[in-house]
Amino acid sequence: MPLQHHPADVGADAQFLDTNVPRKGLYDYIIVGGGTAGCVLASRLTEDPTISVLLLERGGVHDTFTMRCPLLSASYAQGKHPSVRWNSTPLTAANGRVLEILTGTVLGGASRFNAMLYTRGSPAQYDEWRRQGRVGWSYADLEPYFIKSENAVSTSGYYHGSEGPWSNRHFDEFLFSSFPHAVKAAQDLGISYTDDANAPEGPCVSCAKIPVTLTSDGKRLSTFDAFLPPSITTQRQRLTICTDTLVTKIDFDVGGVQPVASGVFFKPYESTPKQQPFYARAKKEIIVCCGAIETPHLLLLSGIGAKDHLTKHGIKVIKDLPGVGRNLQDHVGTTITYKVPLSDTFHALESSLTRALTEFLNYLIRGRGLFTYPTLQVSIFAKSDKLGDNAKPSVEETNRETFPDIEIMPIPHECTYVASQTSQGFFSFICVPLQPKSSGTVELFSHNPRANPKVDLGFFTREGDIEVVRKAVRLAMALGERMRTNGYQMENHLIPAGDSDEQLDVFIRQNVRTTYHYASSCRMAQEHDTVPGVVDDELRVHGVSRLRIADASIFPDVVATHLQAPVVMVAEKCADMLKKTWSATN
Ligand SMILES: Cc1cc2nc3c(=O)[nH]c(=O)nc-3n(C[C@H](O)[C@H](O)[C@H](O)COP(=O)(O)OP(=O)(O)OC[C@H]3O[C@@H](n4cnc5c(N)ncnc54)[C@H](O)[C@@H]3O)c2cc1C
Repeated sequence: MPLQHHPADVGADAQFLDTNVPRKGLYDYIIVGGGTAGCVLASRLTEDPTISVLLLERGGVHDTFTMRCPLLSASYAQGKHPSVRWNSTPLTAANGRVLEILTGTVLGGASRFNAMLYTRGSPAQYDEWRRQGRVGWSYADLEPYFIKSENAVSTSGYYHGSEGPWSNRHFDEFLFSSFPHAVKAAQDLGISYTDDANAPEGPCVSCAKIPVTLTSDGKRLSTFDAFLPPSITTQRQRLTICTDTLVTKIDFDVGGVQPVASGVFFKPYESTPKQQPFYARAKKEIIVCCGAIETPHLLLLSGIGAKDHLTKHGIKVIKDLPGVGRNLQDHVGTTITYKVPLSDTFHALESSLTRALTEFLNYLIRGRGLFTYPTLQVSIFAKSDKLGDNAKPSVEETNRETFPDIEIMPIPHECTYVASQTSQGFFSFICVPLQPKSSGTVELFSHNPRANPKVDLGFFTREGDIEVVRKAVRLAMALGERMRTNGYQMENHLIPAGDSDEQLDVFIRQNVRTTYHYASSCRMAQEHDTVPGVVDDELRVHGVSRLRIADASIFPDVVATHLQAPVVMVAEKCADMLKKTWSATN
């Protein structure tokens, strides 16, 4: 199957729906959004050769050397990149600053350019979801789905998979000397080192080696590469993938007990507003996988959301569902930065042509070195309630018992929005509160599907978050101090002016950034929960039939780790739920 059908090949002309639909544009399932989750779902559903799936993705395929090379594909801040970027609304709690919103426009979504870190999160967090009433979402329920997708190359244990299509591995060695120094500093502060960040029995407070989704020859392994390789896309006759195609609206049959999602309208991504849409119909279900920003956007455009908001934008209300676009969460990051030897940072590539060429050759010949993007080889997880004034964490509990609310990422690069000076090397700690109480919103800017939604990240709008960040920054400063004492050459560059709460708060508000972990904007919870839900435990949208969501938007709360492995788990589980539902019906 080619990956770049034109919308006209896969759907009916929406102008002539009545005559065209029975002959053209009819599928068992329609998946909207071929990103991280969408590729997994399309792959799993078409394992059954009798099942037809249409996967619609607004971005292109971009199967190029640049997009396979981890460093080059991750350079989303530069040049032409398959992503859209726009500004959030001003953040009141961050001195009115606006932050960049960035989402992928490419088959494979954010997994085509993210940092490739593979972390599942702690069993305790999923068990907490179960305690909150989410049936089927305890860690015991979910572990099989993590295992199913995984091929863990560097780690083993009953909880790891070895036969899944999605490999993860450790880098062979530490590629910057700041990493072993960070490990030593953490150990000096009483934080134990673990080489398996995903071990359920591992320490919750830890300095953990982080695996990445990378092939043995140094290529990025996105969900597009892993789940939709040519062996699948060329063999599965009933899998239709249509790229460069924007879904503008979900269609509903109304008049029954509740609205039934029946089809979708779509256009070429680069078309004019006057272009007539095409239409495809789903015999079984439509699954939205557009990510935590665009999934609520598409639902709102389709008439599912808070009634007042829809009416204000002249959109016919299909289902009054106030949870849509509420509770957007992210891991806000505060960065402290040090000047370090240039050669021990990614900046060496920018400042020295010789080093850049050497590294590039190393990558071409051996698939090793800085072009494999070893940006975060270890990370430090902590619990704020266990951090005393001297920043000493207590370390007894395992991931099964509890989950961290702080991550400190050591990064051999400058990570603020301040332009980097290429003649200087920088090292950063990004300090992240992993269990934020604050949340923001995704709303319509206009009823035009091409207008980016209005995104309020809502950082620090609830009490408690900034206190956690303060503790994280203090811990990071203690780690930096210890690295220096242990002999790593570091000079303060951008760190708080002092240690008082006031000085830290000024610094934090001035320096917060997003870590692009958008989540929970269509959370899985009861419709009228205190924080209203959008999908039930089977990922079905409340109050409408035959419509599910499978992506980062459904997490009841943002998972206290990096999100791609949990997103893939959600897609795996969704595929199973669909298979069960429809095998029972048939
Ligand atoms: C820069 C960056 C670095 C990150 N680093 C890491 C990391 O190292 N490790 C980690 O675990 N997580 C990381 N994350 C987070 C993680 O990658 C994402 O949370 C996850 O991939 C999101 O998956 P998703 O399926 O929900 O959405 P996406 O992967 O964003 O997929 C959504 C897809 O839907 C498509 N789409 C949207 N609207 C429409 C429409 N109307 N019609 C058709 N198609 C549409 C988009 O083009 C996109 O391809 C990072 C994220 C970013 C942005």
